[in-house]
Amino acid sequence: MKVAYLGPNGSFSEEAALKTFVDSTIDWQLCGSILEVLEAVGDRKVDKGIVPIENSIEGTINITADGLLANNLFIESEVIFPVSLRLLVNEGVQLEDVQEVWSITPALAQCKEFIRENQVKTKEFDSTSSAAKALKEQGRIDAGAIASSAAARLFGLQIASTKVQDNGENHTRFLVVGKRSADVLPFHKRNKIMLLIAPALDQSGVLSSILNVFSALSINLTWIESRPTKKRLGTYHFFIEAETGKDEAKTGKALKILRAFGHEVQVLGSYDTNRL
Ligand SMILES: O=C(O)C(=O)Cc1ccccc1
Repeated sequence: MKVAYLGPNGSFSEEAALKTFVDSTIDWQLCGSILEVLEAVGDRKVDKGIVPIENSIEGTINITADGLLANNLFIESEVIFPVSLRLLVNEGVQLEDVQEVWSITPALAQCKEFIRENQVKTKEFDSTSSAAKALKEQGRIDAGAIASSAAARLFGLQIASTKVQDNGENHTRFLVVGKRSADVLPFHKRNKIMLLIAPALDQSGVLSSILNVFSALSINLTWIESRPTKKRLGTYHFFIEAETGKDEAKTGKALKILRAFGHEVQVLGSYDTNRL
Protein backbone atom coordinates (compact mmCIF):
# COMPACT_ATOMS: atom_id res chain seq x y z
CA MET A 1 0.00 0.00 0.00
CA LYS A 2 1.26 3.47 -0.93
CA VAL A 3 0.78 6.23 1.64
CA ALA A 4 1.67 9.89 1.05
CA TYR A 5 2.58 12.50 3.64
CA LEU A 6 4.22 15.90 3.83
CA GLY A 7 8.01 15.65 3.75
CA PRO A 8 10.92 15.90 3.83
CA ASN A 9 11.85 13.49 6.65
CA GLY A 10 11.50 15.07 10.08
CA SER A 11 8.02 16.56 9.60
CA PHE A 12 5.22 16.24 12.13
CA SER A 13 3.21 14.50 9.41
CA GLU A 14 5.92 11.86 9.31
CA GLU A 15 5.66 11.27 13.07
CA ALA A 16 1.89 10.98 12.79
CA ALA A 17 2.11 8.70 9.73
CA LEU A 18 4.62 6.31 11.28
CA LYS A 19 2.53 6.00 14.44
CA THR A 20 -0.72 5.57 12.52
CA PHE A 21 0.39 2.99 9.95
CA VAL A 22 2.46 0.37 11.68
CA ASP A 23 2.63 -2.01 8.72
CA SER A 24 6.30 -2.29 7.68
CA THR A 25 5.44 -3.04 4.04
CA ILE A 26 4.07 0.46 3.38
CA ASP A 27 5.58 2.25 0.43
CA TRP A 28 5.87 5.83 1.76
CA GLN A 29 5.59 8.70 -0.67
CA LEU A 30 6.96 11.99 0.66
CA CYS A 31 5.41 15.06 -0.95
CA GLY A 32 6.62 18.64 -1.17
CA SER A 33 3.43 20.29 0.08
CA ILE A 34 0.09 19.47 1.72
CA LEU A 35 -1.66 20.07 -1.60
CA GLU A 36 0.67 17.58 -3.33
CA VAL A 37 -0.33 14.93 -0.78
CA LEU A 38 -4.02 15.53 -1.50
CA GLU A 39 -3.43 15.54 -5.26
CA ALA A 40 -1.43 12.29 -5.11
CA VAL A 41 -4.45 10.63 -3.48
CA GLY A 42 -6.87 12.38 -5.84
CA ASP A 43 -4.92 11.20 -8.89
CA ARG A 44 -4.75 7.67 -7.43
CA LYS A 45 -0.95 7.73 -7.43
CA VAL A 46 -1.17 6.52 -3.83
CA ASP A 47 -3.81 4.64 -1.85
CA LYS A 48 -4.00 6.97 1.13
CA GLY A 49 -2.63 10.22 2.47
CA ILE A 50 -2.30 11.69 5.95
CA VAL A 51 -2.66 15.47 6.29
CA PRO A 52 -3.07 18.01 9.12
CA ILE A 53 -6.53 19.65 9.14
CA GLU A 54 -6.71 21.54 12.40
CA ASN A 55 -4.56 22.75 15.22
CA SER A 56 -5.64 23.56 18.76
CA ILE A 57 -3.92 26.98 18.71
CA GLU A 58 -4.47 28.23 15.18
CA GLY A 59 -7.56 26.37 13.97
CA THR A 60 -8.32 25.04 10.53
CA ILE A 61 -5.67 24.52 7.87
CA ASN A 62 -7.64 25.84 4.92
CA ILE A 63 -5.40 24.29 2.25
CA THR A 64 -6.44 20.89 3.57
CA ALA A 65 -10.15 21.71 3.87
CA ASP A 66 -10.32 23.08 0.31
CA GLY A 67 -7.99 20.40 -1.12
CA LEU A 68 -10.21 17.62 0.27
CA LEU A 69 -13.08 18.89 -1.83
CA ALA A 70 -11.05 19.77 -4.92
CA ASN A 71 -9.70 16.22 -5.05
CA ASN A 72 -12.92 14.41 -4.12
CA LEU A 73 -11.40 12.74 -1.11
CA PHE A 74 -12.99 10.66 1.58
CA ILE A 75 -11.99 10.76 5.25
CA GLU A 76 -11.14 7.32 6.63
CA SER A 77 -9.95 8.20 10.13
CA GLU A 78 -8.73 11.02 12.30
CA VAL A 79 -5.61 11.06 14.41
CA ILE A 80 -4.96 13.54 17.22
CA PHE A 81 -1.32 14.12 17.85
CA PRO A 82 0.47 16.39 20.38
CA VAL A 83 2.81 18.84 18.69
CA SER A 84 5.73 20.54 20.44
CA LEU A 85 7.27 23.28 18.37
CA ARG A 86 10.93 24.22 18.98
CA LEU A 87 13.21 26.91 17.64
CA LEU A 88 16.09 25.17 15.87
CA VAL A 89 19.36 26.91 15.03
CA ASN A 90 22.75 26.06 13.59
CA GLU A 91 25.52 25.18 16.03
CA GLY A 92 26.73 28.05 18.21
CA VAL A 93 23.80 30.36 17.31
CA GLN A 94 22.08 31.99 20.30
CA LEU A 95 18.45 33.03 20.53
CA GLU A 96 19.52 36.72 20.44
CA ASP A 97 21.23 36.18 17.04
CA VAL A 98 18.01 35.07 15.37
CA GLN A 99 16.51 37.78 13.13
CA GLU A 100 14.28 35.56 11.02
CA VAL A 101 12.24 32.43 11.69
CA TRP A 102 11.39 29.92 8.99
CA SER A 103 8.53 27.44 8.96
CA ILE A 104 5.26 26.34 7.39
CA THR A 105 2.51 28.99 7.79
CA PRO A 106 0.35 27.12 10.37
CA ALA A 107 3.42 26.59 12.58
CA LEU A 108 4.40 30.29 12.35
CA ALA A 109 0.79 31.16 13.22
CA GLN A 110 1.07 29.05 16.39
CA CYS A 111 4.07 31.13 17.54
CA LYS A 112 2.69 34.67 17.07
CA GLU A 113 3.64 35.87 20.55
CA PHE A 114 7.22 34.62 20.28
CA ILE A 115 7.56 36.30 16.86
CA ARG A 116 6.16 39.59 18.13
CA GLU A 117 8.17 39.64 21.37
CA ASN A 118 11.44 38.89 19.60
CA GLN A 119 10.62 41.19 16.66
CA VAL A 120 11.78 38.62 14.13
CA LYS A 121 10.85 38.39 10.47
CA THR A 122 9.18 35.27 9.13
CA LYS A 123 9.76 33.22 6.00
CA GLU A 124 7.28 30.62 4.78
CA PHE A 125 8.24 27.09 3.81
CA ASP A 126 6.12 24.12 2.75
CA SER A 127 6.82 22.17 5.96
CA THR A 128 8.62 22.51 9.29
CA SER A 129 11.20 19.98 8.14
CA SER A 130 11.89 21.74 4.83
CA ALA A 131 12.61 24.91 6.86
CA ALA A 132 14.97 22.98 9.17
CA LYS A 133 16.68 21.30 6.22
CA ALA A 134 17.22 24.63 4.41
CA LEU A 135 18.59 26.20 7.60
CA LYS A 136 21.18 23.45 7.91
CA GLU A 137 22.09 23.46 4.22
CA GLN A 138 22.49 27.24 4.11
CA GLY A 139 24.33 27.36 7.46
CA ARG A 140 22.57 30.61 8.31
CA ILE A 141 23.55 32.09 11.68
CA ASP A 142 20.90 34.83 11.71
CA ALA A 143 17.90 32.56 11.24
CA GLY A 144 16.05 29.77 13.03
CA ALA A 145 13.50 27.15 12.03
CA ILE A 146 10.33 26.29 13.91
CA ALA A 147 10.17 22.51 13.79
CA SER A 148 10.28 19.39 15.97
CA SER A 149 12.96 17.95 18.26
CA ALA A 150 13.11 15.00 15.85
CA ALA A 151 13.98 17.41 13.02
CA ALA A 152 16.75 18.91 15.22
CA ARG A 153 18.28 15.46 15.69
CA LEU A 154 17.87 14.51 12.04
CA PHE A 155 19.50 17.65 10.64
CA GLY A 156 22.08 18.14 13.42
CA LEU A 157 20.58 21.44 14.60
CA GLN A 158 20.43 22.80 18.14
CA ILE A 159 17.33 23.76 20.09
CA ALA A 160 17.57 27.47 21.01
CA SER A 161 14.13 27.59 22.63
CA THR A 162 11.47 25.11 23.66
CA LYS A 163 8.99 27.88 24.48
CA VAL A 164 7.91 29.20 21.11
CA GLN A 165 4.28 28.15 20.78
CA ASP A 166 1.58 30.47 22.12
CA ASN A 167 0.19 27.75 24.35
CA GLY A 168 2.00 24.79 25.89
CA GLU A 169 -0.94 22.52 25.16
CA ASN A 170 -0.88 22.06 21.40
CA HIS A 171 -2.53 19.29 19.43
CA THR A 172 -2.92 18.78 15.72
CA ARG A 173 -5.65 16.75 14.14
CA PHE A 174 -4.61 14.75 11.11
CA LEU A 175 -6.95 13.07 8.65
CA VAL A 176 -6.27 9.85 6.83
CA VAL A 177 -7.84 10.30 3.41
CA GLY A 178 -8.57 8.06 0.46
CA LYS A 179 -10.13 8.55 -2.93
CA ARG A 180 -13.86 9.00 -2.69
CA SER A 181 -15.58 5.83 -3.77
CA ALA A 182 -19.07 4.39 -3.93
CA ASP A 183 -18.37 2.09 -0.99
CA VAL A 184 -18.61 4.79 1.68
CA LEU A 185 -18.09 3.37 5.16
CA PRO A 186 -21.47 2.79 6.82
CA PHE A 187 -21.79 5.66 9.28
CA HIS A 188 -23.52 3.64 11.94
CA LYS A 189 -20.27 1.73 12.46
CA ARG A 190 -18.25 4.87 13.26
CA ASN A 191 -18.35 7.52 15.96
CA LYS A 192 -18.15 10.61 13.80
CA ILE A 193 -19.40 11.84 10.48
CA MET A 194 -18.17 14.73 8.34
CA LEU A 195 -20.67 16.49 6.15
CA LEU A 196 -20.37 19.23 3.60
CA ILE A 197 -23.57 21.23 3.48
CA ALA A 198 -24.36 23.73 0.77
CA PRO A 199 -27.46 25.69 1.89
CA ALA A 200 -30.40 25.70 -0.49
CA LEU A 201 -31.04 29.42 -0.32
CA ASP A 202 -29.22 32.56 0.67
CA GLN A 203 -31.78 33.82 3.16
CA SER A 204 -31.91 34.86 6.78
CA GLY A 205 -31.79 32.05 9.29
CA VAL A 206 -30.64 29.36 6.89
CA LEU A 207 -27.60 28.38 8.95
CA SER A 208 -29.58 28.29 12.17
CA SER A 209 -32.21 26.07 10.51
CA ILE A 210 -29.44 23.63 9.55
CA LEU A 211 -28.02 23.65 13.08
CA ASN A 212 -31.50 23.19 14.56
CA VAL A 213 -31.78 19.81 12.83
CA PHE A 214 -28.80 18.55 14.83
CA SER A 215 -29.93 20.09 18.10
CA ALA A 216 -33.49 18.76 17.71
CA LEU A 217 -32.07 15.27 17.32
CA SER A 218 -29.54 15.79 20.19
CA ILE A 219 -26.61 15.21 17.86
CA ASN A 220 -23.46 16.80 19.21
CA LEU A 221 -21.41 18.81 16.72
CA THR A 222 -17.62 18.65 17.06
CA TRP A 223 -16.45 21.00 14.30
CA ILE A 224 -17.97 23.57 12.02
CA GLU A 225 -16.14 25.53 9.39
CA SER A 226 -17.44 27.73 6.64
CA ARG A 227 -15.46 27.99 3.43
CA PRO A 228 -16.14 30.13 0.39
CA THR A 229 -17.49 28.09 -2.53
CA LYS A 230 -15.00 30.01 -4.73
CA LYS A 231 -17.79 30.39 -7.30
CA ARG A 232 -19.05 33.82 -6.28
CA LEU A 233 -18.15 36.28 -3.54
CA GLY A 234 -20.27 35.76 -0.44
CA THR A 235 -21.32 32.16 -1.12
CA TYR A 236 -20.30 29.54 1.42
CA HIS A 237 -20.57 25.89 2.19
CA PHE A 238 -20.15 24.38 5.63
CA PHE A 239 -18.11 21.52 6.95
CA ILE A 240 -20.08 20.06 9.82
CA GLU A 241 -18.65 17.23 11.88
CA ALA A 242 -20.97 15.43 14.24
CA GLU A 243 -20.82 12.63 16.75
CA THR A 244 -23.06 9.90 15.42
CA GLY A 245 -22.66 7.80 18.53
CA LYS A 246 -23.07 4.89 16.08
CA ASP A 247 -26.75 5.73 16.02
CA GLU A 248 -27.74 5.02 12.46
CA ALA A 249 -31.38 6.03 12.79
CA LYS A 250 -30.65 9.47 14.21
CA THR A 251 -27.91 10.33 11.73
CA GLY A 252 -29.96 9.04 8.82
CA LYS A 253 -32.87 11.15 9.97
CA ALA A 254 -30.72 14.29 10.11
CA LEU A 255 -29.49 13.72 6.55
CA LYS A 256 -33.01 13.09 5.34
CA ILE A 257 -34.41 16.27 6.92
CA LEU A 258 -31.55 18.42 5.64
CA ARG A 259 -32.06 17.09 2.11
CA ALA A 260 -35.82 17.55 2.37
CA PHE A 261 -35.13 21.24 3.11
CA GLY A 262 -33.31 21.33 -0.23
CA HIS A 263 -29.78 21.60 1.19
CA GLU A 264 -27.06 19.81 -0.67
CA VAL A 265 -25.50 17.33 1.74
CA GLN A 266 -22.39 15.35 0.97
CA VAL A 267 -20.97 12.75 3.37
CA LEU A 268 -17.19 13.26 3.37
CA GLY A 269 -16.51 10.36 5.69
CA SER A 270 -17.47 8.49 8.80
CA TYR A 271 -14.69 7.49 11.12
CA ASP A 272 -13.29 6.90 14.57
CA THR A 273 -10.75 8.97 16.49
CA ASN A 274 -7.23 7.77 17.35
CA ARG A 275 -5.21 9.65 19.95
CA LEU A 276 -1.45 9.24 19.69
O1 LIG B 1 5.24 20.92 8.57
C1 LIG B 1 5.07 19.83 9.16
O2 LIG B 1 5.94 19.27 9.83
C2 LIG B 1 3.75 19.20 9.08
O3 LIG B 1 3.63 18.01 9.15
C3 LIG B 1 2.56 20.13 9.03
C4 LIG B 1 2.30 20.61 10.42
C5 LIG B 1 2.72 21.85 10.80
C6 LIG B 1 2.49 22.29 12.10
C7 LIG B 1 1.85 21.47 13.00
C8 LIG B 1 1.47 20.21 12.62
C9 LIG B 1 1.68 19.77 11.31
